[in-house]
Amino acid sequence: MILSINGIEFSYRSRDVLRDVSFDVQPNEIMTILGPNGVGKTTLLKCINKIHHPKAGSILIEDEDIMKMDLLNVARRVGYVPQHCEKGRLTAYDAILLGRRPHITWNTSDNDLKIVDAAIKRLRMEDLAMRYIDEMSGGELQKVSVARALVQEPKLMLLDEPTSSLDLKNQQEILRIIKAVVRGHSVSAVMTMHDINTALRFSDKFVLLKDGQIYAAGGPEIITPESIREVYDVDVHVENFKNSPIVIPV
Ligand SMILES: Nc1ncnc2c1ncn2[C@@H]1O[C@H](COP(=O)(O)OP(=O)(O)OP(=O)(O)O)[C@@H](O)[C@H]1O
Repeated sequence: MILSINGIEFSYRSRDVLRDVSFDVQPNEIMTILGPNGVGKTTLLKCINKIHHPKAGSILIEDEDIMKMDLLNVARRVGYVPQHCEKGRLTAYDAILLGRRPHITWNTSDNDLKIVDAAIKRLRMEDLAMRYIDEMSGGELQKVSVARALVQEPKLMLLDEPTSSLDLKNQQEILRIIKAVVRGHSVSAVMTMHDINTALRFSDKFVLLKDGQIYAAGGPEIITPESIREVYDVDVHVENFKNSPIVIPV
């Protein structure tokens, strides 16, 4: 098991956000957390990345309790693509190279540079590599952030709305690359997303959050008109398109 979450509870001061959240993620699996604004999706990713500390429950990565891991050990296993990427006076190349930091013992090696070059080529961002990230558009920055997580070579990638600033072509490209990495390298991914149809296309499993609790978890069969109405308070049809369900608002 790559990730096992058991009964986690999290509050911001006295405000309860997550209650009794449990689920597992297997190797080579993409799981998408769905739910309305403010339900706790980002908070959940931050708990898995040890940015936040749940007040109850446990989070195991490769069967090890993250509470007992130091941050370097977490960073070697977990790559995080935040919803809002931080900016600074760094070139995209240097920002991506930071993803190698958890693995660098002394100096940056030729191998580190090779891994960064390969990611830049794979994401077709050669033209962005020497530009400063504080002069980039939201979508360009999002690609840098995904590249940084890829070069980290983690076991688990956490991606908070990784395509929210990307145009249609870049959305498809990034998600295809994430899927190829997950399938080819015994990596797993946990994403959050608002576009349910894109999530259906690129994910194996889903967690539907409602009021900070799991409303349903499982394969695409949990995405039904009833579950969407309950969780999002909107009416939809669910139809089949090329053997995959698609959600159509009514
Ligand atoms: N640092 C914080 N301090 C206090 N409350 C917070 C903090 N961060 C988030 N919250 C609150 O916790 C709840 C969950 O926030 P979170 O960002 O996890 O939601 P989300 O599901 O990711 O939302 P969205 O889809 O809008 O990104 C929200 O009500 C939010 O206002």
